[in-house]
Amino acid sequence: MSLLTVTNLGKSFGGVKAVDGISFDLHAGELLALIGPNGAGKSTTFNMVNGQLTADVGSIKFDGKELVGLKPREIWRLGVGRTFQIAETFSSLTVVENVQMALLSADRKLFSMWRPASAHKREEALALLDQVGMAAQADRPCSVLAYGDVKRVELAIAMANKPKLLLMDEPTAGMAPKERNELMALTKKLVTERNMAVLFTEHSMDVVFAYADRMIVLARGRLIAGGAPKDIRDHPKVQEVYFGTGKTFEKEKTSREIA
Ligand SMILES: Nc1ncnc2c1ncn2[C@@H]1O[C@H](COP(=O)(O)OP(=O)(O)OP(=O)(O)O)[C@@H](O)[C@H]1O
Repeated sequence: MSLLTVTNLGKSFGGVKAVDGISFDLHAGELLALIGPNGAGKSTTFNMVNGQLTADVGSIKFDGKELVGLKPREIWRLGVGRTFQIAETFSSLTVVENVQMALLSADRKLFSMWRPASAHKREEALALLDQVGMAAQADRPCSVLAYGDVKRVELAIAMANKPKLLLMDEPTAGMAPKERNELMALTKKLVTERNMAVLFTEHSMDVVFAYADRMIVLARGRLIAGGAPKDIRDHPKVQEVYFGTGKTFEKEKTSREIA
């Protein structure tokens, strides 16, 4: 059974149909990439799923519940997580303190209860950091971490609420190829271990072809293709709309080649 079922979803801004009646589904344990050229409607779709935008028409069923009309916080509570960039204000806290904060929030405790020296949930936070390979750096301030390591901590923070679906908006933006590969390999591991679903947008085709189980392609608000990466690669509509005439996808690279 699908974890997420999107049906005939639409959203306009003024006269622009940013998303124009799209339907797709997503299963537990699956990494689904949402791709398309600039202005295709990816962010608008994403923001309707997480509740930041309200759909004009259509339905978003998550685990049997309708999400359209719910507030972002309510959607998060149901188990739809997002990766957030660690805010400037929290970068002076240590790695483990950041994850402890996220665990407090997941337990519906207020930040005002937080004491920096608190041992609250430290063990649980360390276990999450272990899953993302960051336990050894638990007591370092986030501000001194390498960019790729910050991304790992952001993943651990997103895991604190035990999401069934994780939304990742351009997770590898600004990363070098090796870091990208490591982050997506880690994401894939979490998807498998937790039977979690991931919906991600991505501009790097290397990442999409190496890691997505399935992909859907938007162009001008419409879903023009969906399927396994190998099927999308040669899809004439995708070639035409996404890359312009004459351009083709690069030859598929394996994870090892990217690394
Ligand atoms: N808040 C808004 N007000 C008006 N128009 C908007 C708004 N948000 C998006 N649009 C328009 O809707 C269309 C889809 O935009 P969207 O940001 O969803 O595309 P995208 O695929 O995420 O693009 P990109 O890859 O450039 O981020 C575009 O034509 C855009 O200009």
